[in-house]
Amino acid sequence: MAKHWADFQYEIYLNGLTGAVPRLPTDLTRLEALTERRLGPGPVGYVAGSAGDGSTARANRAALERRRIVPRMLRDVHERDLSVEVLGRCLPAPLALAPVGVLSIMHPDAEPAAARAAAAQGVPYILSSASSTPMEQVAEAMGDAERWFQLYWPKDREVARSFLNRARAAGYTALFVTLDTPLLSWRPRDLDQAYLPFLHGVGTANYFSDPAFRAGLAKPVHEDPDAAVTHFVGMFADPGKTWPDLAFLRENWDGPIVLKGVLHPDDARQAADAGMDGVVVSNHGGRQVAGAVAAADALPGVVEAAGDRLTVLFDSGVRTGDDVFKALALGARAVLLGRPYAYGLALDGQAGVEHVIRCLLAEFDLTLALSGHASPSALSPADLVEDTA
Ligand SMILES: Cc1cc2nc3c(=O)[nH]c(=O)nc-3n(C[C@H](O)[C@H](O)[C@H](O)COP(=O)(O)O)c2cc1C
Ligand SMILES: CCCCCCCCCCC(=O)C(=O)O
Repeated sequence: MAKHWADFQYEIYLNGLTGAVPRLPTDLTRLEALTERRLGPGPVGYVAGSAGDGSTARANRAALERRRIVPRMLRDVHERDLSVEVLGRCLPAPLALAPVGVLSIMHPDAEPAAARAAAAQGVPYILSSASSTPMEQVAEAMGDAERWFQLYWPKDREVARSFLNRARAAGYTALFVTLDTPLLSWRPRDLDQAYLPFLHGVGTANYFSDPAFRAGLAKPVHEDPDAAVTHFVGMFADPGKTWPDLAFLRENWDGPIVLKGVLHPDDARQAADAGMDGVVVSNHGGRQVAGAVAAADALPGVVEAAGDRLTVLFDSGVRTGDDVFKALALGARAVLLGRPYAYGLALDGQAGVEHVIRCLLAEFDLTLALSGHASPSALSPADLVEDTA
């Protein structure tokens, strides 16, 4: 019998018999404000902030909220199975943790704690290139759990090759290549505070520990950390890349490759033509292009273009179980969770991230059941209507 994520609801009520209540809110939209109260505006500004006036981040939420679920009745939802197949692996639920860099600004245990939480819940964790902890150390924290690595494709080919070799050697199986950040966007919340973690050396662990990166430095990192940061800023990404460059990745990575940040159906077709395995429909949580299409509005077109050639995943704005339902009904195979788990980490370390995962999946499981479905594969666009009011 498959795990019923909804059991977490009963567990909370049972604990209540001894007077215990959850350490963190079960409404995940409340975590940002609590984190800001705990950590102050600098780090939270970086995590919560987005591009321009925030219009894309708001549009992400609006596009999910505008779609409404049409529940069906009397359909035997007693036994449910949330498992899905993604990139050849069976996942216990349609969820992975999105790559979120610089997690040490949220909590000293940073990425290893998030990775342990994901592993404990059986959910894949996608480690960011911009991690505050080297990828090998995070891999150890993951134990036997599925390891996925996100690549910011460095300008320097040797550093790129070295990252891929290190990721493979550390047991990462799938590669998520983020296309939407060849440059850092205009982020007023960070600009107004003149705060960028990377300039303090945070989020550079994979680079500073990399032999090919170090080979480009005149002095060791510890002797001239400012020069190392400047080198990182100059090479973390490459705005000159074009579609034919993907051949380099295909030649140097033999596992699945997923392109993150695809919003246009033609880009999905090009991804499939280039031999990619999947795409993440994402606008980076509204952090890159202000005024961009909401991720949920882009999803149906990409799903149609992908057909059965690509696995389509989704992120940007997922906060609730019904958001997961809606993304799946629009055709995503699974969703990536972003900011909420970073706040869970800030507030309660590994336990906070586990709390966030369990709340989201319990709410999704209940939403699925209460809407008359027993598995994610049963969902389709017909389960939604658009609120045009
Ligand atoms: C603080 C922060 C750091 C991020 N770092 C990365 C990163 O290193 N690589 C990446 O591909 N995406 C990164 N993202 C984007 C997430 O992977 C994801 O696309 C986004 O958080 C989804 O939006 P949401 O948090 O509003 O749901 C980051 C997002 C945040 C909030
Ligand atoms: C002038 C800036 C150079 C260094 C930028 C590194 C950007 C990494 C972006 C991390 C991320 O995805 C996000 O914050 O969002």
